[in-house]
Amino acid sequence: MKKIKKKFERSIRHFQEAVKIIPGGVNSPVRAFKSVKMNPVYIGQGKGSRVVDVDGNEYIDYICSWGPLILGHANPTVVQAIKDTAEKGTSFGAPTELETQMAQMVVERMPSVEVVRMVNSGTEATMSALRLARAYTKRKKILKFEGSYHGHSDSLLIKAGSGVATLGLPDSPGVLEQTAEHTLTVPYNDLESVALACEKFGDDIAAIILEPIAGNMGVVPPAPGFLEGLRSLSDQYGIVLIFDEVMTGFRVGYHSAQGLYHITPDLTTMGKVIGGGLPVGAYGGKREIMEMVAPVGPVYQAGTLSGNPLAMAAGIATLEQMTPEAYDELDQKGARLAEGIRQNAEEIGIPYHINRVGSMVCLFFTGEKVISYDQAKMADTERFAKYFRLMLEEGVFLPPSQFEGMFVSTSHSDEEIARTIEANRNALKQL
Ligand SMILES: NCC(=O)CCC(=O)O
Repeated sequence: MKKIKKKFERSIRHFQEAVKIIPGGVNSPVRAFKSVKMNPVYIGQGKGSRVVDVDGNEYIDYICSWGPLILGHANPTVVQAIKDTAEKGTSFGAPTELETQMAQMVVERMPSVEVVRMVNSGTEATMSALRLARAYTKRKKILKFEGSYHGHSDSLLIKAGSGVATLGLPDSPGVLEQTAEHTLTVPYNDLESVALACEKFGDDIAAIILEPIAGNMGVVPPAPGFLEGLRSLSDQYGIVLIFDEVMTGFRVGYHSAQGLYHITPDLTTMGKVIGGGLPVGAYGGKREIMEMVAPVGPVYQAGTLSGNPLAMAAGIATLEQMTPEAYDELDQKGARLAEGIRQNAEEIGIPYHINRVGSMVCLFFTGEKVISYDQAKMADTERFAKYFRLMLEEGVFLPPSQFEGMFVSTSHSDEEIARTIEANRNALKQL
């Protein structure tokens, strides 16, 4: 205990100050390390795949800002683009050419997107997409999946994943009952439940929204036929199908999850990678729907900093480096990491299940297959907390929750992945 206190001395002291004036000391609950039962680690700086905390401890980082940093920290080209852009002014409240350049890259890479609007966060993107779907269909209800997380707007904070799952909060106070009653929730990967909900409420469902690869209940890929089934039910009932690709977009492949599975949603929400580490979000899709947004149509949505030049510059500099070859390499890194962890768990004989899509990797402490939130919840979260702390001791920084995935970046070297696998072996042995 004394050793730990010394190792994290400055983080501990800083946290004591922060909790006095910031709720829980943090600006997003997942950063509080509450479920892993330790003081949050304050980061001083990052470079490539590494971060260094304020006490000088260095880690191989698999949070990568919860996904945006696909090239790792402080990528030189991204940093230079931010600097060059900042020199010319940081925000104008008038359009810049960078916004069109970003939109062109999104339209080129995201197969279903014909028209795109930039916002400032994933939460804004999903909130705006829902409003648009409701306006377009003139219907009230939306259907989401248990354990999926789409940001923190009212309609979507029902049976949500991510920090909501980590903290075990089934619903958030402050969301009106009248709002919550229009959010239907069914188990992820359970097409039959979706079909039943459609039979019952189909004529009043405006949208089905989902993460095509669930990434906020740990990582859970779509079961074969699930996305196809959702597409055909949406067509049958005139429902707007929304893929929330805030996490998977520009992460799991050059054409994102929709390209990987060859499914065309009506609307797509985006964020994370397209901001290159700066605040960003976007929603886009079919022209016919998107052109209901003001100033073309009557659906209002706006933002002082939307399409911010710094965020656009960082995003463009990131996407320019993410060629199809870069995605292939990243996929191989993810595969090596997952395979190494699998071999360790197998050898040591610990109950485990690993899910991976590309560079999103998740080790569940359960011997059962994980294809739904109920199964993810069977994982041993106490064991995860211990594992997290052991990995930190080994110099590996993991997302501090069983309900989050690891993000590998292009800057994670083969040696660092090998070192992570070794750390994982040491940690699993001690469990
Ligand atoms: N899965 C977690 C996130 O993607 C967002 C991080 C946050 O809430 O701070």
